[in-house]
Amino acid sequence: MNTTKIAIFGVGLIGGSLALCFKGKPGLTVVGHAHLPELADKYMSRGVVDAATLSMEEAALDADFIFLCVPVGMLEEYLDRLSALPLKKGCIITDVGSTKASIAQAARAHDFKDFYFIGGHPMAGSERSGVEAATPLLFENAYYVLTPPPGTPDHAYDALAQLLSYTRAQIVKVDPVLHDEIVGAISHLPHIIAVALVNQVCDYNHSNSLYRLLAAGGFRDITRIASSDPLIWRDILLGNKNVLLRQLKDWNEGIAAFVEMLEEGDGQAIQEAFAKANDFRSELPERRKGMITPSFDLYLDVPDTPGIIGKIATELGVRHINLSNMQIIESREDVPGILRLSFRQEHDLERAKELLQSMSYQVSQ
Ligand SMILES: NC(=O)C1=CN([C@@H]2O[C@H](COP(=O)(O)OP(=O)(O)OC[C@H]3O[C@@H](n4cnc5c(N)ncnc54)[C@H](O)[C@@H]3O)[C@@H](O)[C@H]2O)C=CC1
Ligand SMILES: O=C(O)C(=O)Cc1ccc(O)cc1
Repeated sequence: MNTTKIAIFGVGLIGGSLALCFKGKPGLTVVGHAHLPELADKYMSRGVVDAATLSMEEAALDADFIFLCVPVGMLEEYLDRLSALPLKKGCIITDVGSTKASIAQAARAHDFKDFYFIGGHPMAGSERSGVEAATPLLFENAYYVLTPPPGTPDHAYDALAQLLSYTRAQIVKVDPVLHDEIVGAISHLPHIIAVALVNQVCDYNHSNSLYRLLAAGGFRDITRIASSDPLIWRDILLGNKNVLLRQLKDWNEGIAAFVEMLEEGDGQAIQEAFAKANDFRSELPERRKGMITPSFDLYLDVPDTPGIIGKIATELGVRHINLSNMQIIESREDVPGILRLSFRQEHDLERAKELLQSMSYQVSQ
């Protein structure tokens, strides 16, 4: 039987999640390329790909689709190296980078004859990284941007869109430059702000460690994205430098306006600023997964008994309630531990809450 070969370069959070969406589907074979031998072993032992190789040539040979899922700063180099290989005629190369203008420009500089480059960006992810964090549910109900260069034949675009239907994301076509403007404002700028805010509190904490203690809860939640991978985000910010420099200037103006309102004690202006934000936020789509994915957390008092965590995970697992993370927040011998259970979907949280309450656990949100 003829199979469709999908090669994934960089089987991390995003590459691994895509691999899991495709693996095992009729007629598809997924091959992962690893740049280090231990990673190839890991991809196989975790069952994320059908085969893993350290050879770029072997991964790309006869591939129908090639996904570049490496840090943004390496995309151009991977594209250059691949385009020098004997690729299958009609092969579609795509990437998942969080910025789109520079890779689109790099692709334009190539004279691809027998294959196509169509940029892509799944607009969902998390602060976690690596293949350990990969899940086939990551893109469900999210947007997936494609940036086909002018002149891309319909059959190539349609073939990629059709394959991506396994992600259960909604495909949207966007111009790469416009993509970087919008994503700069709704994702890259918030990541910068979250990091700056956490670091500001970290500096205050040097004078009094109560800052860290009391920052639990709300502060921790709104700054989740500050825990994102430093290397991945170094590349994203540098890759969208000009847009971000402009948007940071606008940000500074917004902050300066708040400074002025406070200095002048202008309560009316403060109220108006909150009302404006409130109005716009209420118009944001609620149901679709956005770029910054919420996580739904439950807190559970658990006695410090061996095996308790495994028991809870098993009870959830047998009922197919999908956990995205599990963490013991505090565990001293004299107090019960607090277990945080995180879910990606609200209905998983609701089902878990019902189950755990029926098992007489103390549960809070
Ligand atoms: N993290 C997120 O939530 C999202 C990330 N993206 C994009 O996806 C791409 C991959 O990001 P993630 O999957 O989050 O990162 P990750 O760190 O989980 O995966 C990166 C992959 O690239 C591989 N790699 C190959 N050569 C490398 C090298 N020299 N140095 C470092 N890694 C190398 C790593 O082994 C790993 O498999 C990036 O371009 C990022 O902008 C897109 C959407 C969401
Ligand atoms: O952690 C989060 O929720 C994110 O912000 C995920 C994310 C990160 C990078 C992207 O290009 C798209 C989505």
